[in-house]
Amino acid sequence: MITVEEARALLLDLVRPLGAEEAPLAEAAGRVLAHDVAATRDQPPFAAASMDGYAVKSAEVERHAMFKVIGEAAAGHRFDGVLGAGQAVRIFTGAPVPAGADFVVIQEDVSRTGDLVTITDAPGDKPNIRPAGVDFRVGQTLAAPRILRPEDVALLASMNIPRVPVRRRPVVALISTGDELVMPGETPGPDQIIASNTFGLKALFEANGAQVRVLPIARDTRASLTTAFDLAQGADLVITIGGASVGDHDLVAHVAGDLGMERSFYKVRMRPGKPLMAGRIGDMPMVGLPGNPVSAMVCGYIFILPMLRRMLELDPGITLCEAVLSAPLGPNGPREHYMRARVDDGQIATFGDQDSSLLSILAQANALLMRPPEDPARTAGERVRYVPI
Ligand SMILES: Nc1nc2c(c(=O)[nH]1)N[C@H]1C(S)=C(S)[C@@H](COP(=O)(O)OP(=O)(O)OC[C@H]3O[C@@H](n4cnc5c(N)ncnc54)[C@H](O)[C@@H]3O)O[C@H]1N2
Ligand code: MOO
Repeated sequence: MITVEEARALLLDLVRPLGAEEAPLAEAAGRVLAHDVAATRDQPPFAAASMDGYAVKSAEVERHAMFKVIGEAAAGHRFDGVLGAGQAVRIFTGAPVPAGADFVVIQEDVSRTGDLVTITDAPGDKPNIRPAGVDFRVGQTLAAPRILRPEDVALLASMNIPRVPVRRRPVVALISTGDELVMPGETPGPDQIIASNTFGLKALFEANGAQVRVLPIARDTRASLTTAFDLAQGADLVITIGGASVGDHDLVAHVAGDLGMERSFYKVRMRPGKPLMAGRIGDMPMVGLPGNPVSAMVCGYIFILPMLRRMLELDPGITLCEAVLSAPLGPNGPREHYMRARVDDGQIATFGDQDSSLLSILAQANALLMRPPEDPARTAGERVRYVPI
């Protein structure tokens, strides 16, 4: 059986970068910026008032100084004249500062009678003006690659980039297999359960940049699985869930074989997730995930997310963090073990029951504590490594 590291390398070999396309700005959040984007304008494009008040000459600013108000500048409506000595322009936040002015006295520091304003309070040294281009200048870039956050989208909007170059999202076709499964909302028969993996994996992959096509559940017959594979045509990656083990009804390997799958590997020295299989059917990379719900999700984090990142041209590496064990751990066996755990304030504790069917435990976990094969017993206080989830 191969190691987790070897399996990940083989899986990464199955996929390649998908290239770029344009997305409307309003749909760019969460996408991967494909190349650097340059601002098409200065922001602000003019020196702008940062407070409501009166625009004046700084050389004339002192307590008790008096000015004649000769006009108004509001956001979107500049004052067209030029400010002379002893003059002020009523100004509002965001308005262009009139020519001749270089200071805004805030309105709290003046009293006004008719056309005359008098500075009544010490106005301080701050001119209350944002210089032109203080935020960014024409040509300033937002650097790729990056996953666009809401903050980046706001910046792109301000740079006047209505269409954003982004990496194409990997299309993942998900096939759940098994006679025992029905979709959430349906009425299960007495021997049936609800397909949960499909939805957990869909959420995980979509949160990491993929577009997921959930295909109809394949029943435990060759014909049904073959139909499901047919429906997956055109996807960048097809993933089956379940039917990967050695039981009489575990048909994925047989059907994939009939369809000409070129196998990359089967079985990984890990826990959970041992009966993982991968290969290529024609041009389409295929991964067969084990059916146990926790196994499928753990394989999603450890193997599928790196594949998605490779397709999105992001670093496919797994980030391992460190925390201090809050309770001792017994020795590990021969398989790399990803234990459901909770990290709080730098302390990590594993859950008592690590059975790979327990979604209620997985939902409480925020970490997968990684135990190397044959890791010796560990005492409380030792540092261990984990994958945040
Ligand atoms: N004799 C052996 N038996 C098993 C071995 C083994 O090495 N020798 N491996 C065990 C391990 S480890 C795993 S993991 C499972 C994986 O089996 P399959 O991939 O064939 O999965 P299934 O048998 O189809 O299902 C396992 C379990 O998970 C439930 N399941 C499946 N799909 C879904 C889904 N979409 N949503 C929710 N639950 C699902 C299914 O009902 C079963 O309870 O094999 C062990 N056996
Ligand atoms: O891989 Mo099985 O996933 O150990 O439960």
